Amino acid sequence: MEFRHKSVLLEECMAALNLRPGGVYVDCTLGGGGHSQEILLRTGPDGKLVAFDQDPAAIRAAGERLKEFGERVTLVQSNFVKLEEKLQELGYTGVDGILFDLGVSSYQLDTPERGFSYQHDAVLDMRMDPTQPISARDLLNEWPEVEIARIIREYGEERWANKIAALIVRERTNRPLETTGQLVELIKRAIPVKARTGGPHPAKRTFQALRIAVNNELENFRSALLQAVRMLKSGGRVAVITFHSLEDRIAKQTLAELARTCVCPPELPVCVCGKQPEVKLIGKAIEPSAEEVAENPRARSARLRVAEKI
Ligand SMILES: C[S@@+](CC[C@H](N)C(=O)[O-])C[C@H]1O[C@@H](n2cnc3c(N)ncnc32)[C@H](O)[C@@H]1O
Repeated sequence: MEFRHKSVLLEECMAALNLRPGGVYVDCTLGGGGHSQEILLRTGPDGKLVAFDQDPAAIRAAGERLKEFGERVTLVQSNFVKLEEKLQELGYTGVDGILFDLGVSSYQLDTPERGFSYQHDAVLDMRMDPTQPISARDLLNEWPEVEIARIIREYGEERWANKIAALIVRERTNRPLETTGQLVELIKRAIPVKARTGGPHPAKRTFQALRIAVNNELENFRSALLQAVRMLKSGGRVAVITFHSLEDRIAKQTLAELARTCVCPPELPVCVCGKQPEVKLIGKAIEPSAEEVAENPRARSARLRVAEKI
């Protein structure tokens, strides 16, 4: 299958990163390599790019696409939760810009055997890194009902989470849950017809929740964003594209916290905390234009947040 992924908010990201010729940039989410390629094209013959992806298929395909840039590119097959460690191993103490384009690529979604999509009947996998020990199948067949319900409620913001978890657990006592099709059927049974007509696909929230849990997405992103800010040179930019409210909240709150000055209670006459802001926020969240959404529906929920290291 051809690796296809249309990069979201491409021009906006390039502007946000304030690219300069000869700079060092990091793409934490290489995917199909669209953003990476653009960074390389715009940073001249001396610009360098380090690109992370935990999915070997992305590294392979984007490696091919970026071959023409030779030694200007370093590909790192790793979770971006190891951002600081890996950059230091490569000898970098500071970089000029860092990009996160979170979530899964269209390629991952459209490859049935990866098990990310409720549109295909396939094995329940959902691991971005196929060597990671826990898949969606393990989680659904082994975790306690309360934990499954919590995941679906918190990460999917699904109001029928308890009912879905109860049906999952009842089903697995008869036969293990193996396929996305089996799960979709259970979700449909758990949600009353009235509540699941007219809106998005009834399995959308539960699938999002499981993917987040299987890949520990929120914790890893929070940690990596803090590491990214530590690794930026003064004046360097971090740009983050999120695709749902949970990710966006983490981006917004983490960057706002890093941008804050004194955190002393207002009743104290003088500052005793000495907190200095580490970043300044650059503008408000940027959303894709109507034209981009019309051309690429996946961009619909995207939000770009940007901050500059002080
Ligand atoms: C939305 S796609 C990126 C698309 C890319 N910007 C482009 O223009 O083609 C997200 C990619 O990030 C990878 N990814 C997501 N979370 C990751 C993590 N914690 N560590 C490393 N890679 C991750 C996924 O495997 C996927 O390939």
